Amino acid sequence: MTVITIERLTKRFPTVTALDQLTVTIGAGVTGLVGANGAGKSTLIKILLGLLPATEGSASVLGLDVVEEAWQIRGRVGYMPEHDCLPPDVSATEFVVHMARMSGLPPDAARERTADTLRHVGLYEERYRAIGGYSTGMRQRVKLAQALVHDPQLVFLDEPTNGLDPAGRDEMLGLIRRIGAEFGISVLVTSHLLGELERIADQVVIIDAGRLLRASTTADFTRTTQVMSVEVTDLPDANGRDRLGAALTSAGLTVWPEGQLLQVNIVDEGTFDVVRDTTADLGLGLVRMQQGRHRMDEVFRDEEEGVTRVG
Ligand SMILES: Nc1ncnc2c1ncn2[C@@H]1O[C@H](COP(=O)(O)OP(=O)(O)OP(=O)(O)O)[C@@H](O)[C@H]1O
Repeated sequence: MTVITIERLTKRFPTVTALDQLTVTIGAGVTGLVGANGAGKSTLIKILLGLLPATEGSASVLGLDVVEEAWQIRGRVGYMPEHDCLPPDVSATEFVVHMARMSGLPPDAARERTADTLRHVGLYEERYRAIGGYSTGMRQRVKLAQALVHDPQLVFLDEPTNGLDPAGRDEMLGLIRRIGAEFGISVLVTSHLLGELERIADQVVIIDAGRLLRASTTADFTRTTQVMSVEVTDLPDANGRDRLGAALTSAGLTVWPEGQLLQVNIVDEGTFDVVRDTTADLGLGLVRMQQGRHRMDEVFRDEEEGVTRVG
């Protein structure tokens, strides 16, 4: 099921083109929108919410046009903005009830949904304390709660892990994963940290300077980047790793050294046989062959640098 369709979307500010002919389709589930700072992620979300007009192109969210039907979109979509936007002197309950009422929920339903949502994000105990005394992690959860309180079909989460320590980041990522899995709410989550989205996203869309770099399922993304670490004995000579590297390169494989190990790009099942046979032919001892994956952030870095190790 398609939840977002974006066609040749362009946004020009006076001195910068934030989005440049972006065309991509986003399905249900959790989608990671990845890009460096300034890549255009927040601009895209604001256009999808109807908060900012595009210069050119079109987009629809849940089948609704972002210009003509922005009002209906807002009723069905939740938004967690990147920057802090919380009033310090009210409690989480007061703020989230207010946001629920703004979304059109009647008073009783707003209170009920607020209690449920704050429990879900782990803020139930502290719900009557003033937000001004909250930690960054708690404030991020309040922002998440107000995005969920009206039971949307889709939420936009703009850099939800910003400012969190590793433990807080893990907890936030777990919450996001559960929003998608347990409540069936589709999620578009942005981050400049590629590695963290690998863990929670069903799909990834990578943009750079407002242009699409790559869009695929997370599984496809990593499947194409299988590598194998090979370790050989130093005997009979200390150059075993390099001799093996040269022989495998001659055999048509892509290899590169990493510490004592040789990394080999896996083309297909036969790659394992080639490595084993070549090692034996050279009279080297095979200590281990271990299949692994590039982490998503390594792949991205390679693509950015124009290094092609794959295929
Ligand atoms: N209102 C605006 N006026 C002028 N330029 C803007 C405006 N909003 C964004 N930009 C510029 O557009 C580009 C994309 O910004 P955007 O905020 O969408 O990036 P981002 O990927 O969300 O990065 P970040 O995570 O740092 O916010 C940047 O160069 C930014 O400076």
